[in-house]
Order: sequence, then structure tokens, then C-alpha cells
Amino acid sequence: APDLEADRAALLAFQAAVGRGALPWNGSATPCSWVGVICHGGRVTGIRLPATGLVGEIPAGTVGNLTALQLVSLRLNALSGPLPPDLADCKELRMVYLQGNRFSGAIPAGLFSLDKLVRVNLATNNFTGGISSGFNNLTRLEMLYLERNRLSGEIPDLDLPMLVQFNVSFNPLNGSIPVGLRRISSDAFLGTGLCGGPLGTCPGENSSTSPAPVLNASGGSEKNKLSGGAIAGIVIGAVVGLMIVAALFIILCRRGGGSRMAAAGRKSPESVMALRGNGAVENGNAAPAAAAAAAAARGSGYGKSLVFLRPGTDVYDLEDLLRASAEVLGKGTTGTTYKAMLEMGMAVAVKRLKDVNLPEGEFWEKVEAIVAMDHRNLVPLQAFYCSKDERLLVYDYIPMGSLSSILHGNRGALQTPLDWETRSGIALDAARGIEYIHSMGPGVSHGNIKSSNILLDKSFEAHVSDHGLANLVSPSTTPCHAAGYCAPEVTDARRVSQKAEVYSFGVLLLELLTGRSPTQAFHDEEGTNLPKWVRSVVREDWISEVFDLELLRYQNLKEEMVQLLQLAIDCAARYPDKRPSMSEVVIRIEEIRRSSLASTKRSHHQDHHAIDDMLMTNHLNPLIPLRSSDFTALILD
Ligand SMILES: Nc1ncnc2c1ncn2[C@@H]1O[C@H](COP(=O)(O)OP(=O)(O)OP(=O)(O)O)[C@@H](O)[C@H]1O
Repeated sequence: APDLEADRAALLAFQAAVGRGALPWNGSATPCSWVGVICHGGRVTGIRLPATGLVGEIPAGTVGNLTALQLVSLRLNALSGPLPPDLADCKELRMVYLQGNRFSGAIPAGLFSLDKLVRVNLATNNFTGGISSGFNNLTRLEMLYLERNRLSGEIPDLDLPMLVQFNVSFNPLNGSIPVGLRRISSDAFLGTGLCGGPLGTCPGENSSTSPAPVLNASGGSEKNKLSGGAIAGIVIGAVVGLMIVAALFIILCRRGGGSRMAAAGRKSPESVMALRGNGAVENGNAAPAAAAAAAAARGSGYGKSLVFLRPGTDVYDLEDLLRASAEVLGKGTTGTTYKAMLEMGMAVAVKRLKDVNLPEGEFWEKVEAIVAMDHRNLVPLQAFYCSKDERLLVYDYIPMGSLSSILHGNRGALQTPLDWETRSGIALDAARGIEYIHSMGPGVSHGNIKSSNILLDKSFEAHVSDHGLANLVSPSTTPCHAAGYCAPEVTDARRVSQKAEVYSFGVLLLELLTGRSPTQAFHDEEGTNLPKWVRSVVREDWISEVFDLELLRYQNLKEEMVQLLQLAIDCAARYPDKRPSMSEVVIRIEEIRRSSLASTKRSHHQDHHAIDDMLMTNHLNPLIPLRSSDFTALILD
């Protein structure tokens, strides 16, 4: 079709301008199969490329030529310069998500002719100039986010009846908040020079008039005609009203918090999952409670829907999630994690955060920081949901569960014990994930490294979960690492240094090698922990007791096993300065694995059948006790 051909050409021009290297679009196939491209009726109707590494200015003749476009989501990229002038030709546009880029210049007037727009998010860019009254043309607008730009001047009198989500925080705006926006909460105007409405009276404004749109609505000339008696009446009425509310509140509190919490819980989308969770998988019929919860979420005017963060993952919505059958995977320190099985057959892991104190804006920022971390050994965050009382994070579901459950729990899906190759591979994957996090800056750490946060996929590749989560909960509720992983110098949970994290990783390595849980095994023995135990056992010549029984059959690899044990002990050194950096750790594990591969090949060559037998069968070979002399002088702190 000629139109689709034109769309294809526009997309290729877009790719050439801002997506070189970032977009794997291939000129030959139909554009409808390209990642991030949505088609309908033989036309391109959406492009969704959040956080894809797009860089530079969008020229005319690209997006503007996609005349059937309804949705454009290019958030969290490094796009710069003015918005393309021909965006005004995309007459079908309904949703525009461009937040988190470096766009500059004025908001183009062409935007105001796109009268089908429902959602516009231009937040966190460098837009300058004023906020135009042209927005009044967009009568269907429900969301307008302009925060964190450099927009200046006064806000014109916007009269947008559908508008429920609005924010102009952190812009050098001034003047009085117009009447039509006074119903919006004060959070929307933080960090500006604005006054009036939810921010209280403007200097020189009559204090009886400004906070009450009801009074203002009848027109300016009426304002000053209120008599002293009327004002006194209003004040007395308000005080009496407040007292009644307070009394009711006290009575309700006395009647018992439990029922109140249950009532509040019933409204929340997550509690539906919790209600249906109970540890058992249930069928996925839409419960009326789920519909009610969805309606509550929709009506609150806060987070109305899931916010998707990566191209290609937004194949479901909040309602699908609420309809999903759910199973509690576990309760952690930051909240409860559920496995949700969507009706379309896809599973996701949903974490409901316990702590929702972080203001919405900050929450968004921190989530953006999580999204900015993109590495194959980190569990990807797909989406989040943020309302006044709910914070949900939706992750890829990682099917084999955590390293903790595989090492210490019942083995579930796993039939064979973890062999050396798999264990050293998990060590390397986890180290690479953590090294990547540390590479984000000297102060950046994961904050909670432990085996229940190392998840394994079907090919046993390891992925570090919960990265960035320590920043999403308020510091008072952030625990020190789970007992057993915490470096001795960590006294303040808010300050887990990278070296302290290396210690936690060392404990994790010891756990992998010994098969012992650092959190449980040493509860009874006061003052002992896994690193101390390993050091004492090694000193007292009980070397063969250190390694997991399942590893003792790899006699040909004992050198490599000892090298990894040595690395673990180095990482778990008592003094931070003695610990290696994560980059060194990665290099050392890579070397160990290279050498174990060579050893295996060598032995294979020497005794091909015996080794085959050892590696391929699930039988444990008779245990051959290791001689402590093999380890002499290796293990020192
Ligand atoms: N994306 C995921 N895919 C599969 N299982 C997961 C996923 N995320 C978490 N889990 C499982 O859910 C369980 C609970 O996880 P959660 O993160 O809530 O608690 P935790 O890791 O035990 O403690 P903490 O909150 O301190 O990290 C974990 O044992 C983990 O195995």
C-alpha cells in the first residue's frame, strides 16, 4: 500500500536521524514487524521506543510524515532540539510521551491544532517560553505534564474540563494559579514562583477569596463584596465541620484498625491479588473485586494505568493484571512479590511495595534511574503503577526461581544438583550484574545482595533482582542486608558502599561453594557467620568439609574450586581496603572459568570415559576426600 510505503520511508528517515545503532530496523521487512512500531489497518499508528538510546534532533519529514500516528512514546531517550514542526500534520495523535529527553525551544503552536490529544507528557526536558493558552483548543486533554522544564511567565487561564493529571512543577513560572487549575493539588506546582489556589494566597490577594474556587467562580467583582458577617459565618462553619470530622475519625479509630485496613485494602489493586494469592494458584476469572479495584484506580485521578518502560512489553494493561491469577512468591523486606499469570498466558512478577511514603515525583525519578540500568544480568523492570496508596513494580518473571531456593529449598523444577560449571557461571553472571551497577557511579550500589535476589532463567543464566529498590523505600525501613551478608563495617543501612557490597558478594560465593545458607546455618552459634566458619574450617584442616558435597566429585577441577574459594574469602575480608573491586572479581572469575574449561578438556583427553561419566550422569561419584595440603597457604585473611 502506498501509504504504508510512505510510513516506512518516514520511519527509515527517523532511524537515520536519531536511531543509528539503536534501532534494529531492517529496510526490507514490513515496518509493522519492527520493534516498537504499531500498525492498524495497514498504517503505522504508533511508535513506542522508550529508553532505546535515541540521540539527536528529530528532523521534519520523519515522525511528521506518519499521518496516521495516534501514539508516540519516545520517553527516556537523549532526543534534543525543537519538536519537529510537521508534528502538526499528525492529526490523529492522541498520546504523546516525550518526557525525559533534552528537547528545547518553545512548545510549538502546531501542537494546539491536534485536537484529538488526550495525554501529553513533555516533562523533564529543556522547553522554554511560556505556556500558551492554545492548550485550550485541546478539549479532550486528560493529562498534561510539563514539569522540570524551563517554562516561564504566567499560566494562562486554562479551561480543560477533562484534565485530571496536570503538573508544572520545577519551572520558573510566576503569577497566580488560574481559576481553572485550582482544583489540582499543590504537588503540581512545586518549585515554581506561583501562588494562589492550593498554594495559599498571593501577596496582596484577599485571603478570603483565593483558596476557594467556589467563591472565585462567581466572578471577580463579587469577591470583595462578601461582608464581614459572611466571612465569619464561613470560618465558624469550617471550624465546626472540622470538629465533626475529627470526632468521627476518633470514633472510627477506636472501633478497631483491623477493619479499617481491610476496607482500605479492598480498594487497592494489589490486595485483589493478595486476596486471591494465599499461596495457591487460582483460576483467572475476573472477580468483581478486581473490577472495583480497577475502577477505584481509574477514578482516583492519580496513577490511572500501568506505565510501561520498554518497547514491546506493553501487551497488557492494569485490568489484565488485576484479572490475572496470582500466587504469592514471597514476602521480603520491601514488600510482597506475586507471580501473576495473565490471561494471554504470559507470567509476570509483581512486587507490591510496602512503603508508599516517597512522593510520586521522586518515585518516578527513582524508577527512571532503575530503568536506566539495562544489563542482561539484571532482572528487567517492565512497568510500574503509582497511585497515592499503591506502588507496584512489574518485572519479567524468571522461571527457575532464586538461587536461595535452589540451593536450600526443595529443588522444584530442578532435577539435577548444580554442577561446577553452572555454579561458576552463576557467580560470573551475578558479578557482571553487580559490576554494571557499580559502573553507574562511585556511590551506586545494589544495597541488598543475597541469594534470594539472584534469579535463574531456564538456561541457568543468573539475573540480579531488586536493583534500585533500596532507593524506593524510605531509609528508616531499609534494612541492613539480610543477616549474614552484611559487611562488619555497615552500621547505617543507607550507606552500603561498593566495598561492603563486595563483602556481600563474597558471602554469596561462599554460599555457592559450601551449599550453606549464611542466614540460617549459624543462628545458634553466637558470633559466627559463614566467612568466619569457612576460615576456621580451613585453618583446622577440615578442607573437604568446606565444599558442597555435590562439588567434591570434580577432582580434576579442585584447583579452580580453591581459586574461587580464595576469591570468596578475599571479597569477604574483614577490612574494606583488602577487598577487590567488582571489576577485579569479574576478571578473576573469568580466568577461573577459562582454566576449568582447559582442565576439563585435558582430563577429558586423558580419561575420556571416566570424565564423561562424572559430568554427564546425575550419580554422585564416591566421595574422594580432598587433602588439606592442596590448600595450604591459600587461605589467609
Ligand atoms: N522476577 C521474578 N521472577 C521470579 N521470581 C521472583 C521474581 N522476583 C522475586 N521473585 C521471588 O519472590 C521471592 C520474594 O521476593 P522479594 O524480593 O519480595 O523478597 P526477598 O528477595 O526474599 O527479600 P527482599 O525484599 O529483602 O529482597 C523471592 O524469593 C524470589 O525467588
